[in-house]
Amino acid sequence: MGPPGSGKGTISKRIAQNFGLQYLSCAEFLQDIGTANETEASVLVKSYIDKRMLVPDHVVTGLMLPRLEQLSGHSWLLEGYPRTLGQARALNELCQLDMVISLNIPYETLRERLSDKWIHPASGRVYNMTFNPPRVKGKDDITGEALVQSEDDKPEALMTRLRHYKDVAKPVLDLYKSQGILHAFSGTDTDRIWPYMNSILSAKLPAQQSESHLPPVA
Ligand SMILES: Nc1nc2c(ncn2[C@H]2C[C@H](O)[C@@H](COP(=O)(O)OP(=O)(O)OP(=O)(O)O)O2)c(=O)[nH]1
Ligand SMILES: Nc1ncnc2c1ncn2[C@@H]1O[C@H](COP(=O)(O)OP(=O)(O)O)[C@@H](O)[C@H]1O
Repeated sequence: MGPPGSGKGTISKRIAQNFGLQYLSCAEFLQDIGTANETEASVLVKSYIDKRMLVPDHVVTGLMLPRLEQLSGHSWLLEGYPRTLGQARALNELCQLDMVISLNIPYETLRERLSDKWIHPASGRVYNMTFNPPRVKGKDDITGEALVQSEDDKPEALMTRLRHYKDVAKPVLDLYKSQGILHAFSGTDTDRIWPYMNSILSAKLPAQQSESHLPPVA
């Protein structure tokens, strides 16, 4: 968990790779559903994504939980789910999480990072001009197509998104704190947070390291 631009995507891919976890980003999963063949679910999901609003709990949960059941037998890492208390309660019905990671990144850092963030709209690939720049300035590494900046990452929009994140995330974080599984990491750099996270995860997940060569689940 973490506010927009806190580095959830960046760090969770790193965790999944290092510990051999199946990685599932809720936003990417919903994006794929929204752009798949037209079904009632895909139209609904796309309408919320296009409005930049959270997809209603019962819809996301109805899509995510069956996907997670397909991953049973594997250890997994979820990014961006659950985001609401309703989603967290639904997930609790399915399984007991081992660990919840929360990123606390100062506002100024988020603002700077997001003003430097460029995306390739067709694939969702994300670049940061200082942290992970594209090979050719302004162009996607894979397709060579133009990168764009999102309106959503401008300072006024960011403030609103942050306020919204805090309101919605607080009860979820409180729930996981009360379960004793919340680990919060504070800092301004993913690369500096990473060694702390790595050592806590290494103490908790030694067995999973041997799974690192598992093929991804389709
Ligand atoms: N300068 C700098 N940029 C970073 C660092 N860690 C990640 N970034 C960049 C990569 C991206 O362009 C941007 C946001 O990172 P992520 O997309 O991983 O964040 P997150 O998934 O939380 O964002 P989202 O909720 O999708 O807006 O910041 C860091 O330590 N320093
Ligand atoms: N857990 C979730 N519950 C509901 N909707 C979600 C969830 N995760 C992602 N989404 C949908 O996907 C979109 C993109 O998510 P994300 O990349 O995390 O960006 P944002 O920071 O704008 O929410 C969201 O605007 C929302 O429509």
